[in-house]
Amino acid sequence: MAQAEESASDGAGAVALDALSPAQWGQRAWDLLEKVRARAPLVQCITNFVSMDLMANTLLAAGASPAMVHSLHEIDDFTPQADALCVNIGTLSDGWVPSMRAAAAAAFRAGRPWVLDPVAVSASEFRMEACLGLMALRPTVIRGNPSEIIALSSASRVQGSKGADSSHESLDAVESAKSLAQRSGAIVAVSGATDFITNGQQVIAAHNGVAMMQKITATGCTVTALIAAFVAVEPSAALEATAYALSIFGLAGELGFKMAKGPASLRMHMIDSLHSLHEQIVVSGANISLVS
Ligand SMILES: Nc1ncnc2c1ncn2[C@@H]1O[C@H](COP(=O)(O)OP(=O)(O)OP(=O)(O)O)[C@@H](O)[C@H]1O
Ligand SMILES: Cc1ncsc1CCO
Ligand SMILES: [Mg+2]
Repeated sequence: MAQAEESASDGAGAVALDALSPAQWGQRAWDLLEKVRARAPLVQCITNFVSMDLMANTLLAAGASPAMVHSLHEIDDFTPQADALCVNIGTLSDGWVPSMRAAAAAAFRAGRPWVLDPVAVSASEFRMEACLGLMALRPTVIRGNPSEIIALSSASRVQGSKGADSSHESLDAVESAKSLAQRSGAIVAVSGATDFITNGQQVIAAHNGVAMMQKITATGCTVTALIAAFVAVEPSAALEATAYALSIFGLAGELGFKMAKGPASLRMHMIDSLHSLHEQIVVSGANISLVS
């Protein structure tokens, strides 16, 4: 076991992140992927119809165990058995909101991490209200694109607001992410060319990925579920675990891109690359740094 991993298991805050070399970041990312493969965490996903296939196959390729379970009738029995929960509002409809709320509350009661993906949160009052209600149930991590994080951050500052504009600077999103993290108590991750992950004080950057990943629908939804799997096996270090999930997913995208002819084959090669990641390629390929 790497020295860095020993420190990580002491819990969040036990490690001086500013002292880590690029290779140590990579080593810690690999150690956590190995843990996911060894423990195969069961991840319950209440997610949009578009994302289900890619999400389930990506979780499997990472070594986790996906379950797309969303009926309200199954929450009491199923959610306490899951190692983590992923809630995604992408194709939200009336009937699903009670399931999402019940599952989030059950996960929280059971002491399991749960992760929120606020897809297109500013598109309607319905989505925004659902998201703000879910945020009150204490998500462990919130992951969105810059527009979503800025909208959620500004709406949670003044409840009832419709959110923000559609085009944003990444620095604006980082400040919104920090303020959202401080107010919600969640780790907040903003995805993009560089992914930023914050607990409201520290900010980690994960630089892996290729732009073509945006041409595959639900890559963002999918990396949110991968975050749930990573946090499930390292719940006391959710900030780092979130960064490693984003970096590993981006690295799989980079490797897949070398074999791809376009978005459809990138989707396939990305899953294959994630499945066959090994220590040397993760240690040298994960590109993570501490911003502040
Ligand atoms: N310009 C880019 N360069 C490299 N990687 C990127 C870029 N944009 C996004 N990514 C990566 O693509 C994945 C999806 O991020 P994105 O911000 O597109 O999510 P999203 O908008 O929520 O997607 P969706 O709603 O379709 O699921 C992330 O892993 C992110 O790191
Ligand atoms: C295309 C689409 N529509 C609702 S959810 C979704 C997947 C990307 O978020
Ligand atoms: Mg999204």
